[in-house]
Amino acid sequence: MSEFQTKDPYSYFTGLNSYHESEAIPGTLPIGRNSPQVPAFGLYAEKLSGAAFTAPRHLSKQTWLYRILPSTTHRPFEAVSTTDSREAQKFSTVPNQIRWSPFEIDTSADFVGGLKQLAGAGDIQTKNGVAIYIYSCGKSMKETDVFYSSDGDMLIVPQEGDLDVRTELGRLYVRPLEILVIPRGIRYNVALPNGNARGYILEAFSATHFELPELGPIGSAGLANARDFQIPKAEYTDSSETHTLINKFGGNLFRAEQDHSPFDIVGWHGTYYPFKYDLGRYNAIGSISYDHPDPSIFTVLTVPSPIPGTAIADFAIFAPRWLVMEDSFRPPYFHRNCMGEFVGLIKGGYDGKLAGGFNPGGASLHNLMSAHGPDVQTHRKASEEDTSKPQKVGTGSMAFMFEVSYMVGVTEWGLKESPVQQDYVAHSWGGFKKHFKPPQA
Ligand SMILES: O=C(O)Cc1cc(O)ccc1O
Ligand SMILES: [Fe+2]
Repeated sequence: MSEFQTKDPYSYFTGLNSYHESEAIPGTLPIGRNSPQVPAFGLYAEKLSGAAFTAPRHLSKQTWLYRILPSTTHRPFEAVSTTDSREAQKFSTVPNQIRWSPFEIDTSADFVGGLKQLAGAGDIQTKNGVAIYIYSCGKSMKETDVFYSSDGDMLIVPQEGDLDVRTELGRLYVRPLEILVIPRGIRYNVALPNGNARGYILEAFSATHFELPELGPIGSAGLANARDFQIPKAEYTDSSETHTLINKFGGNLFRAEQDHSPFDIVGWHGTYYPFKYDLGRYNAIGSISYDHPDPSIFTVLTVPSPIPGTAIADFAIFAPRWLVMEDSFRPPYFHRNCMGEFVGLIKGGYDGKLAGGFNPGGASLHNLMSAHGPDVQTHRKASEEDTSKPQKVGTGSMAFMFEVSYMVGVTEWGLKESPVQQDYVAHSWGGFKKHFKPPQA
């Protein structure tokens, strides 16, 4: 049985890609137009574009906001001096298989201060690339600090600790085993209701967004269902307190002050919004005859590229599921991939790594064409087990993969200051022996 998250302090709209509209005060949204000469209740109308104005309808992402003051009303941005690798965007591109032990939690940091770039590829300015971050923090953001990224859409995968996220469009409460997507430009504050938090983030710089994959012959339902995605409802504060916008722009942080709350949207309508999803609702589909299907069958969200069937990045999960394939090697196969594979573990274990070393809060990276697969122990067990019987794997576990079509570079923080396991390759694959016996003539 799947485990669902049932308790939530907030209520949501449901349905990814639906047109949603929300009013904290009835009568906020104009009828029959978007930008009336004078909006209701003395509000200002402002448009938030997440796609080109001329994008085809099914790709268009636009939201109209009705707010107490326009977003324009702020003081100039100033660069924040940081010492971490965000500024440099200098990556080591190395073919070695890398595995990290659980990343240390920076309990003195808040969500923004504890955001560290681990890996990435491409270029923010041309909207072509991705970044992979580890976030770790022990403090809530100041209520008057508000973060947003101009660089891309962020998929946030909590591993430890709940996040109480207040966005411009409303509030979302996100726990480990749930994911959150905050599209480019949407402003938010992260509070930590139950202490320390850690997780993984994939940021996509592309003009395309995190979308549900096509289902093809699977049919009209399965994998992540649109209905299970939750979208916040409008909630506003009317305040003249000084707030600080913290903007990630071109990989660097900038700050600007304003004497009003950015959380002043009384109503909104459109298709560009943040959303969350409970991974426990995932409908895993697999082989009911033979062989191990490719992990694309476990895609939750995909960031499409212009090349048909080729994503810029996929987010796939290895959720609890039954394996029934007969006369088959059931765990992940040995392989070399034209994609970069970043795998993280939210909870429990992973069926391809029985020998240990892959732990919740840690990660691995298998870059383009870097050989990887089951470790010796997994291989032995799977070669000997009785495949006439169904087998439940992943009970109490949740692993995930960011599969990225770029050559993934690792930051200095990722290679030098993070818990890289020196013995990963030898530990996992060093013990394979030859069993080759050609037939005697
Ligand atoms: O390498 C990995 O751990 C991810 C993975 C899982 C799987 O089931 C098949 C291929 C694959 O790359
Ligand atoms: Fe793989």
